[in-house]
Amino acid sequence: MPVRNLYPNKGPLPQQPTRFPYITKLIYLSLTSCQVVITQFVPAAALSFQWYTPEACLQFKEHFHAQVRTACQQSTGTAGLKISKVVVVGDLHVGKTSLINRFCKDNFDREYKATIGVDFEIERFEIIGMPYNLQIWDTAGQEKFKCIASAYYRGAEVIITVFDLADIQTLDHTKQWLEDALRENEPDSSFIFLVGTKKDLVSDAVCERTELDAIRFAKEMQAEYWSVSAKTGENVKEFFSRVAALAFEQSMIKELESTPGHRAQIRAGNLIKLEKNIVEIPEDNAQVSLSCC
Ligand SMILES: Nc1nc2c(ncn2[C@@H]2O[C@H](COP(=O)(O)OP(=O)(O)OP(=O)(O)O)[C@@H](O)[C@H]2O)c(=O)[nH]1
Repeated sequence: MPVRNLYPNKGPLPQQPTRFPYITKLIYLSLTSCQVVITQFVPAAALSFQWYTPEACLQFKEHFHAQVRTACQQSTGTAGLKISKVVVVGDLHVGKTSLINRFCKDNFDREYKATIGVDFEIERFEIIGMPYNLQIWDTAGQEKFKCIASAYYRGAEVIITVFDLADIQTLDHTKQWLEDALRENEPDSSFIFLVGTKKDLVSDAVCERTELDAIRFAKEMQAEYWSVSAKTGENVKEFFSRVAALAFEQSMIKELESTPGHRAQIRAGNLIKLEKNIVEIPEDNAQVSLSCC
């Protein structure tokens, strides 16, 4: 069963709001209401989404890092459950809660209920055989809640800055939201995404024009750009699976590198030592297979 949020901080609105050919994408082998199973990155040729461009994508690889794959294959399942913190920021009414609810609960509410302070969901994944959780923090866009919400920015492995494709001003504000979130985190410790929401509300022509600006912003922010619709669900599962895969890989690499001398030893019948990109096999165990998924 999915773990649900402990702080149901959504409340009634206090007042009416004034208001890539090379992209690395993921295959879902199975998707249930409570768990997403991810087995591999897929090559660009398999992409059906045309609106992404190489400029919008930071990583072009086709597979998980070799060390990560090997570590997952050799895992005895006794490793602690991995969890990464994701923080979602952006102006009020841009659709942060709707995006999270579409992914975590597969629902969409037309009615706007402002987030008060923060809220969070935990979503379970299985990535190349390893259980993995994303803790997704939904923060309030309203100015008056900013100081409460910013207290939760710390320790974010992923920062998602959200804007409304139908309201270009909200794109202008994303840099400030990102700056605020980065201030609470170690330099270069977070993946950054720029997400345009409400794709269903804009024509293809408007979307394309806005995306040119968005991709420029994404480059400056060192972010990966995605456009989604919480209403139709377009791209939402793909986006969060991408987030999960990158965060998972990063956390595995960190764990492998944190062992003394950047070396992890994994015992699974034979002893395999992983060091940087080189897999060393003890000579007397030369029959160990190195083939990966
Ligand atoms: N048509 C359409 N409407 C959307 C979409 N996403 C969100 N909305 C609507 O936009 C309004 C605001 O959505 P929320 O998800 O509550 O916005 P938020 O960013 O969480 O707002 P705050 O909690 O104030 O920060 C709601 O009325 C949603 O129904 C979308 O993809 N398409």
